[in-house]
Amino acid sequence: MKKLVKNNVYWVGKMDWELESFHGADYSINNGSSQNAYLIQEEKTVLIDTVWKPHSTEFVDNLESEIDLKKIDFIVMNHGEIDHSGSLPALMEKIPNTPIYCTANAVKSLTGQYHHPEWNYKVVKTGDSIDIGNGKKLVFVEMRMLHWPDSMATYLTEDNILFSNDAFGQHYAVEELFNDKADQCRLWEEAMKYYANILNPLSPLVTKKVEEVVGLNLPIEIIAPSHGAIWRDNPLQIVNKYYEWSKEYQEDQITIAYDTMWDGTKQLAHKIASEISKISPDTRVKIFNISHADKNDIMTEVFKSKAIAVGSPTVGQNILSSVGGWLEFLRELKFKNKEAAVFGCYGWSGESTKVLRERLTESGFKVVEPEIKCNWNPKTEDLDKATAIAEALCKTTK
Ligand SMILES: Cc1cc2nc3c(=O)[nH]c(=O)nc-3n(C[C@H](O)[C@H](O)[C@H](O)COP(=O)(O)O)c2cc1C
Repeated sequence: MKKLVKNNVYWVGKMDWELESFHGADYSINNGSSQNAYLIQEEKTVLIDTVWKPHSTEFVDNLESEIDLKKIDFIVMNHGEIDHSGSLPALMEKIPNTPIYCTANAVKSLTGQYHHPEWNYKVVKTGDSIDIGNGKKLVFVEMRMLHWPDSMATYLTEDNILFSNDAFGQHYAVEELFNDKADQCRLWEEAMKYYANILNPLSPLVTKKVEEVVGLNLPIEIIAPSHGAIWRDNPLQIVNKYYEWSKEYQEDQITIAYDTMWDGTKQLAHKIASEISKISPDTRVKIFNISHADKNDIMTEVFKSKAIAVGSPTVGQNILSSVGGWLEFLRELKFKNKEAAVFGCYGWSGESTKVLRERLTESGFKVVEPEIKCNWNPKTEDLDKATAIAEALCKTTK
């Protein structure tokens, strides 16, 4: 069933309440999600994006119940990723010659995935536009590497809607569609989680792109992303947030992430937390066991933090593999301007703190000198070393 966005613009996507994870198991979904596709019915009929492949039959059937598919004059593919393009093969079987407007890189990504070089691609660049009648135009803005080389946004004049694709989205199901209808706490939590876990490595490009788009002085009344709520109430609030988040964002927070086999390293984690609270009562402290907490939630907390402390016992002259995997993800996210401390228990060789230090340094963290390298289970003198770590991390100014 199509839902009205504004005037002759409709949402024709998939509200995906059952989705549990995304990008394989790389991104946890706790509050549903949506793949937003849009139908514009002016003198020309335009479809912007489609939905994920498993929903392609439902998508095409729904669309067919609303319009004669042959009436679709153009398809705009803002991004080739399968959650937006996955229903294209099913649709193109029914309307094989329909022009597909997309970037040159999207021709590559779509052809690479679906092996249909014969599709009627129309390559566009920033500033190109198409007339859709009734005095309205679609204007294209390339969003290269936000977050794929093929990404672009499409702006609808007169209605002043920016179809921003993945930018400004959230994995969050909002049946009522709009940001003013959404549970505000969840909306902002999900928007930040999306930024921290997907867009953070691209922050320098986000800063530039936001400056470029704001510099165009386009009147923007609605931002319609490809996942989650559509921003119609003060749409620039999410643009301003992206700008703030893209500039080495941090709050007065310290996050402690660790894993343990026999709870020694856990005791160290909790002692560091209580020392931070003593030294700097206003600093927010959060503790996560890497094996038990949701990795994307921990990364959102790291994103908010000015400093982190990471702990692992020594195992096989290394760190626990759970911590190793988590550190790989941490490196991928390219956090900047954050400090870190390391800690962990050991029995005989004690490599874990050295390995943690190296891995965090490689990931761009400034690792402070004080650490806790604790032989077997912590004694009072080991726990006392938490004070020096807390002092070093609390010195970090926000
Ligand atoms: C499977 C296994 C492998 C271990 N390998 C090492 C090692 O290579 N070097 C070392 O110093 N300690 C090693 N240890 C000892 C642990 O580091 C030690 O028991 C430590 O106190 C555990 O800390 P935890 O209580 O935080 O789990 C190993 C322990 C286990 C169970």
